[in-house]
Amino acid sequence: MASPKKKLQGLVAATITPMTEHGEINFSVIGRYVDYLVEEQGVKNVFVNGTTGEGLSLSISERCQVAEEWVTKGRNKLDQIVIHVGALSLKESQELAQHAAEIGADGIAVIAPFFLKPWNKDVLINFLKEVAAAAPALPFYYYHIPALTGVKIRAEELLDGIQDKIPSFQGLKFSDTDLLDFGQCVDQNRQRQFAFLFGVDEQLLSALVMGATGAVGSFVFRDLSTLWSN
Ligand SMILES: CC(=O)N[C@@H]([C@@H](O)[C@H](O)[C@H](O)CO)[C@@H](O)CC(=O)C(=O)O
Repeated sequence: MASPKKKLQGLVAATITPMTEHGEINFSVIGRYVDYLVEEQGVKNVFVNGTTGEGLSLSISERCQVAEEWVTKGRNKLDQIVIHVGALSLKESQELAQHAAEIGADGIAVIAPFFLKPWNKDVLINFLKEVAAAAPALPFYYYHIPALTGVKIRAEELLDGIQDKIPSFQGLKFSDTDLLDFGQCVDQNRQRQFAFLFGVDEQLLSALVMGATGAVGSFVFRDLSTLWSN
């Protein structure tokens, strides 16, 4: 079973993908971006190619190159680099997951397929399971973002028994305003060491009260990082 060097917690920066004015990825920025996060914001975990990084608008090759650059530039500076590998095509998602493992990323995250959507929990779990199996040694996080995927399967339902199907499952990135669902996820999994990462910055304080172990966000950095500093 995959087990992260240490549990993913605290602030996780959802990184943007820097572009040039000609629409090419500006790789030269990523090294400085790492230093900015670590030195100026005190943030040592990143979530790459997610919503903020516009991963789904990049080509597979671009996603791989961005992931590689973060892993290379983040080595010995960042604690954990999680790569979002969700895609509509299962094969592409598996390819990205394998690539993340090969380059030495610390974890992968996957959203639900959002065009032809999974119509129930089992269909969604089967998709996630196939992706996770492509990188079985990497901690796996489900990225729940129903407002963008249109997949409304409650996270609490999805988590029920998930490690039986996905042994590398390590946590949830919850980007939804349904705090009842979030609270039930936390409550019903108290015996497990899952990471509960909240993804709606505006509700983070409420989510912390309910048991969030961290946050993946694009706006909150320095001011809130002290919350996890003790
Ligand atoms: C949809 C979206 O971009 N959500 C942001 C939030 O930080 C969001 O910008 C913030 O709550 C403001 O609405 C993060 O959760 C994004 C994120 O984790 C990601 O880039 O994958």
